[in-house]
Amino acid sequence: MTETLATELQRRIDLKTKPPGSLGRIEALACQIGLVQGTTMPRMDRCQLTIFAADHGIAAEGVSLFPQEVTRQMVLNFLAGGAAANVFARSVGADLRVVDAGVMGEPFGVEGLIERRIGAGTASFLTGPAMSAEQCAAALEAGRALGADGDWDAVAYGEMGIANTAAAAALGHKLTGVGLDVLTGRGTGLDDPGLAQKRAVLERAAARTGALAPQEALAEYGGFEIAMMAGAMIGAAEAGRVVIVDGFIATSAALAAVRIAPATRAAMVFAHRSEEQGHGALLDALDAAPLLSLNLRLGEGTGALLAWPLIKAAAAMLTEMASFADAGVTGPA
Ligand SMILES: Cc1cc2ncn([C@H]3O[C@H](COP(=O)(O)O)[C@@H](O)[C@H]3O)c2cc1C
Ligand SMILES: O=C(O)c1cccnc1
Repeated sequence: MTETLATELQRRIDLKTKPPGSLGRIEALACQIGLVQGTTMPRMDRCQLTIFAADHGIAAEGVSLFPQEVTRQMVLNFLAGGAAANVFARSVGADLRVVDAGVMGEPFGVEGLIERRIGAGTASFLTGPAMSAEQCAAALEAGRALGADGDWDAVAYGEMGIANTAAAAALGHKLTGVGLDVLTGRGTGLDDPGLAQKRAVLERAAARTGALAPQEALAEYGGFEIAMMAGAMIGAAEAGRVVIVDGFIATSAALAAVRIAPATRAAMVFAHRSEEQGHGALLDALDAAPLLSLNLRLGEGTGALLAWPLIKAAAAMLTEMASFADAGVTGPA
């Protein structure tokens, strides 16, 4: 009888010089990585973070603490290497690229930025769809191509888009049915009246539509960066890469990706539990248990980058750690 790969992976892990199960969730992670790459000797050397940036029409409703121009300014900060995501990427040895998925205003026309603009920001989803079905399909397709491109072992997706916690909450609500009381959070740091206002806006926006298919929900309430992230996750999973999922907004994209292409779920490793209040509900909808809980609430892929060393270590355990037989260590009695 042929062993399945999952059984073979577990057997190899159990033969390593340690009490069975003693590396806990690192063992489960190692199994998952082996399954994603279809081998008992996975390679986990190279990680890339792609940051997708776009603007949101819903920002006009005062749902963020920060003004919309910060999206554009932060794109330039990423390109200059000065943002948290740049610092963490350098610190953990990950590559980083930045995609303009649809920032307000004119194209940047600057060196080093990947231009995949679907439009100059979405429309406000308070009064109509954030984007057309065609724009949504184009964003998914551009993302899918970026996810499939290159030869990274693991990929992470970050985002920058003022007001995108509002979009992620609305999208998450339509995809899961979880209430906006649960899913609406403070984002960049709204105070209590700001949070109440954001929730009221989202309740009105959600009442505009009934039940929606996943891709319809993405077009109605998503953002260009969220749709492109979802597409990238699908493309990367198809290419046999580990997909490291960051915080609240990335998880809303992950949920859309899994609803559109269910096989994507198997490639996903959930990096951390964000401080954003709705994150737990989106993680539950994906039956996801994140690796870290560090009270992060930034996005950009920062949490995903911090999880990369754990993922790399899990693969190294599988490929480099001695077995009892290799090392001449006596096994369990
Ligand atoms: C300087 C700055 C850097 C950021 N980096 C990520 N975000 C995060 O905050 C935004 C979402 O929060 P909200 O929905 O409240 O606008 C996104 O751009 C997200 O990536 C930032 C926000 C700011 C202000
Ligand atoms: O969890 C996140 O991704 C997040 C939370 C707050 C603001 N921006 C991003």
